[in-house]
Amino acid sequence: MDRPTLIRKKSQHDVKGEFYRCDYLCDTLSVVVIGASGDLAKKKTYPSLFALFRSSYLPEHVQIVGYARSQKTDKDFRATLRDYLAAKCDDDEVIDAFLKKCFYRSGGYDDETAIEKVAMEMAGMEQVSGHEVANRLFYFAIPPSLFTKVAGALKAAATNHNGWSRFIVEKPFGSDLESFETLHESLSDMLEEKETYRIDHYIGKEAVQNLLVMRFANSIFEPLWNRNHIASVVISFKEDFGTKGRGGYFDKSGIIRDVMQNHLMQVLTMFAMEAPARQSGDYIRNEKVKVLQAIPPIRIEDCITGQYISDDEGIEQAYIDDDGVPDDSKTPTFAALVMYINNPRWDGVPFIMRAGKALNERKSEVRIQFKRAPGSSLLFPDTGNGSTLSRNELVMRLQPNEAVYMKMNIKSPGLAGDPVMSELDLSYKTRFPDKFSDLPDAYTRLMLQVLRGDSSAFVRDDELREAWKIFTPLLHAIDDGKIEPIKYKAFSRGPAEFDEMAERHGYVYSGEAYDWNGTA
Ligand SMILES: NC(=O)C1=CN([C@@H]2O[C@H](COP(=O)(O)OP(=O)(O)OC[C@H]3O[C@@H](n4cnc5c(N)ncnc54)[C@H](OP(=O)(O)O)[C@@H]3O)[C@@H](O)[C@H]2O)C=CC1
Ligand SMILES: O=C1O[C@H](COP(=O)(O)O)[C@@H](O)[C@H](O)[C@H]1O
Repeated sequence: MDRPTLIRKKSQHDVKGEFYRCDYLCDTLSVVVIGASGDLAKKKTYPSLFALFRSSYLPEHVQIVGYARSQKTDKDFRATLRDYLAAKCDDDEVIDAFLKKCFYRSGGYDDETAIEKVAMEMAGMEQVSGHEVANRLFYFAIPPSLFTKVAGALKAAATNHNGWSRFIVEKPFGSDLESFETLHESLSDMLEEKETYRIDHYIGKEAVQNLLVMRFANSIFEPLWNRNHIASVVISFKEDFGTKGRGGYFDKSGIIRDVMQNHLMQVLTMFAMEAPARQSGDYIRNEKVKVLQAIPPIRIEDCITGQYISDDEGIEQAYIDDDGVPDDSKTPTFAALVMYINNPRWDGVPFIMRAGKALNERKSEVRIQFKRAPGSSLLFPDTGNGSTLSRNELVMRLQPNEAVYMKMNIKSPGLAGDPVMSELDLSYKTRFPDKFSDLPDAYTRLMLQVLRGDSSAFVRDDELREAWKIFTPLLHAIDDGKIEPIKYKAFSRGPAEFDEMAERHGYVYSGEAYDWNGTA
């Protein structure tokens, strides 16, 4: 259908003449949030829709229908949402205007009659708008075990109208290769790949999106971004809190399924892929899949796992004392593993991935360590006073306090000539003070992309299949109890064995040689 392309008018979020194609703004939009009474919907889905509403990224004619099993009136539901929205905005008028667009209907997840009723009501609201085209966005904020039931019941509601239908689905997409294939097969009978948007919120993070620009918009990095110059890449995810009552859910997955196979693999592929021909559509995803295809399954001997016990003060209880966790659980709350990408660019470079809960700090980063400067040991010999050259590192801190910094050797200022480690530092907080406090949440960014029909930042079925192939043998070995988790104290750096592992794979810790005097 030929429709005019609307170029959005400038709003507070448009700076320096950034104009976006937002043709959906000319039409009516119905959003259906399935599982609206749940945690994700309240904490992420609705606040993100609200953020889009506030900055005029939702059409004037929009209705947002929450659907879940629990009985609630529109009034009750809006009152619950208000608390979450008020945390983001202190303007009651704006909150009221948004809440007027929100409705709540209850029913079972496979109750076709109840869903049909919602569809008819939606059609009525769409007609009132007088627009010819009405688009529908369905957000599955429910466990994957319900995906197929809901998709089946929704199909008629989703297709019987004049406009597009898009479906956002949340992880986990299976728990191994086989369960992924089963879920995918049953879901793909009902939803086409091009209308399915599998969300991985890590792709929507500011600093992850920046990877593409950093790498491909700066000519200084490309010559270095390969096995000739890079000694190792460490991708870290650290959280300074435990499972906090989510132990029952977490125990069935463990840290590898929870964040590594999905979020951190997305970071790895964005980091390692070849340049895509374009930024949109399938170009990026094609390149990501090629990286995954070049990674052999992770070997048991290339992995260590850990599980936290209480800290000395007893502030954080042991993982096994969390609700729903069996006393003899061997589920890892920490894991570190090494992967290799067998292609010409990365052959032989260890990609060390590490993730853990209840560690000493909250931090996610990509740390690239470069090889020693050739010939440098003769030019700058160890003078015996601690002035050995440190390796260059480029660190991309994803969170908190997004930053990119390059650790490098310079002459120590003054009369002495010893090299000293310093940094080239791009801290978002200092460089972009106006924008820093208002950076859009990953979910907001991704939802906007769905509205624009840009699937490039969503996970394609073949990406998932390849990622599961890499992790499944290891996960089965862990499930079968073949890897004993090493106990580590809550709020520590995790098992000391990780440092030995990183060192074995060529990571050289510069230790006390680097002293940063800023505030992170
Ligand atoms: N723009 C900014 O905000 C900047 C901030 N800084 C700050 O300066 C500080 C130092 O920076 P940086 O050098 O990047 O980070 P660190 O010195 O904290 O860590 C360097 C690397 O060594 C690892 N490591 C830490 N202790 C050991 C150990 N005992 N044995 C082996 N490996 C170890 C770290 O792992 P692990 O994570 O496990 O500790 C990390 O991978 C940080 O707090 C950083 O945030 C620096 C530059 C710019
Ligand atoms: O998907 C998940 O991610 C969060 C971490 O997300 P972040 O944006 O706060 O880094 C993690 O805590 C959770 O266990 C996992 O399921």
